Amino acid sequence: MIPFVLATTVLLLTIAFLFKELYRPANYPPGPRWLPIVGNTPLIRKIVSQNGGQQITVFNKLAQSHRSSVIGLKLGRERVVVALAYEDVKAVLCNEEFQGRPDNFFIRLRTMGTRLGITCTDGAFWSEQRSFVTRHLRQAGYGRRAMHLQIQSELTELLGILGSRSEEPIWPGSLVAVSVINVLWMFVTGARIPRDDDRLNRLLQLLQDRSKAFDMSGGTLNQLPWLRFIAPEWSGYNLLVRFNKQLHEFFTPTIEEHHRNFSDEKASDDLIYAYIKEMRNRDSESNTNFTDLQMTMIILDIFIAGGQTTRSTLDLAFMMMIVRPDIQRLVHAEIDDKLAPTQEPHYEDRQKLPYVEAFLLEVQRFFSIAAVNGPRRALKDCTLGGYRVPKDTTVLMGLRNVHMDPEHWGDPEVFRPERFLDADRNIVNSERVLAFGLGQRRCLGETLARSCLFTFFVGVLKRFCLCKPRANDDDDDEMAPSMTLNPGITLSPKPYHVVFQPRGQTVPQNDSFGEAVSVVNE
Ligand code: HEM
Repeated sequence: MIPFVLATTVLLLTIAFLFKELYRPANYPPGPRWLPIVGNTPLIRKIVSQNGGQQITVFNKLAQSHRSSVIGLKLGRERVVVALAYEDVKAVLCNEEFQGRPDNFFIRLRTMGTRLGITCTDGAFWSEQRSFVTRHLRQAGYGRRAMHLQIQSELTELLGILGSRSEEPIWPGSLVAVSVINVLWMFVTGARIPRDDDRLNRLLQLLQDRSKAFDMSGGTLNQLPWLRFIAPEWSGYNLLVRFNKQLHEFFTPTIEEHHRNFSDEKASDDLIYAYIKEMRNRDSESNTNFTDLQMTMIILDIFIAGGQTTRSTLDLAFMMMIVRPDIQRLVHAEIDDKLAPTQEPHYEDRQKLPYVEAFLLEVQRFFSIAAVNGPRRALKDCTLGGYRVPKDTTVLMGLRNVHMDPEHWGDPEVFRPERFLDADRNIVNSERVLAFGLGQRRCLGETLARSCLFTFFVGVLKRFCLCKPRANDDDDDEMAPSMTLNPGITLSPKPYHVVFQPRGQTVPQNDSFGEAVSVVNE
């Protein structure tokens, strides 16, 4: 009798478990059937490995096979909905019910076991902390002269290095990465790190490895967190633990030093001093959100969200100069025409340089380094594109689909800055470039990032011609520019070589890619 009851109980529990695992909510968006426990993860991994590793390509394949621009998945045990059409992407970016962030294994591990910072939080906590950082950005002069001077001093250093290595093949990404990190470091700590400081190179390597090892839904580790016990290295778990530990070690001495040296007059010098002042003002509040740990997580957010993204966009802009020398000539012509020979570029000059502005927009549209945006969390039961999205579902957005929509752009696969210029050379048609997102969670570093992109790009182009290395300079074909980007949380260009030749010297006419190259972004 007892074995029979036991067997029946086990059977019923198994059926209940399977029912719960396989349950698909009514009117959930179309998508593949999922398996218990692992959901669609094995299927997605299989399609990713067959298609060059990009998550967005997989979503597009599923959208095609299920004939829907909103798809419903289960990754591990997490329900994930992906929006791919402009109207739905816009709804997720802007509507109140999609302003949450998931609370999952990856997000917790990213913020060292907490749920702190800005990028990974939501609700009143997120709103308070985001407002603080935005206010400090404004007070510290971001968007104005103070920010410009910082970027300018990084540009001067960069130009010096390029000038001293003018005949050498160089990968621009490796140099601008340091310039960008130093702009961020200056904003956060009020100081810069010398290029030869080992810590800086370690930080850059960590940021790059981390971005490559995961995707916007947290990768396999998030979907199957138990993998950390079986394959801690392969699953990326050890990488994240190392990343957290090293960043903590990196920031802690600087935060401690700021505590020791704090005075009220220093409060607007940098983000750490401003934060410490706020912590002291709220000392008497028993449950203040302004703590050292929260400050560390905000700093982490700024480096994770701002470092790779700004560097990769700039790297791609430089790469397009050798892929499309015809465009480089137009950029040079506009700079020479509108900026005085001795004038250093300033972000405010962008109105004078509409072709450069249009080119930078086209780089962002065409390459869509944040090809998949998010993740967001539905704060309540809601609908998207007519389908039901249950509360707490994770929602991802295909920004690349918006940027490559043939109905809107006509010829999206062609790299053509002129699409953003009208007959009077005014910037037009830029509302559908969502590189920085939209709505309340729009990128908070947008002005800083745009200013870096514009100042570094124009500053370098004003002084140099970018040329492909001659064949005997660079026998290595692997260092030719590639239109296929490396996969990751954000996409990044593969390393390539350029020679920075001071302007005024003969410019090689290396139009080997042809004028009308229509570049395919896989
Ligand atoms: C070209 C460079 C950049 C690109 C393409 C970019 C893109 C984005 C996008 C698309 C989002 C929106 C995420 C969402 O909708 O859920 C975002 C958010 C964010 N960005 Fe950027 N970003 C860039 C540079 C920066 C910089 C320089 C910083 C730091 C100062 C920064 C800090 C942040 C933060 C903290 C968030 C999270 C905002 C929130 O959750 O409320 N970003 N970024």
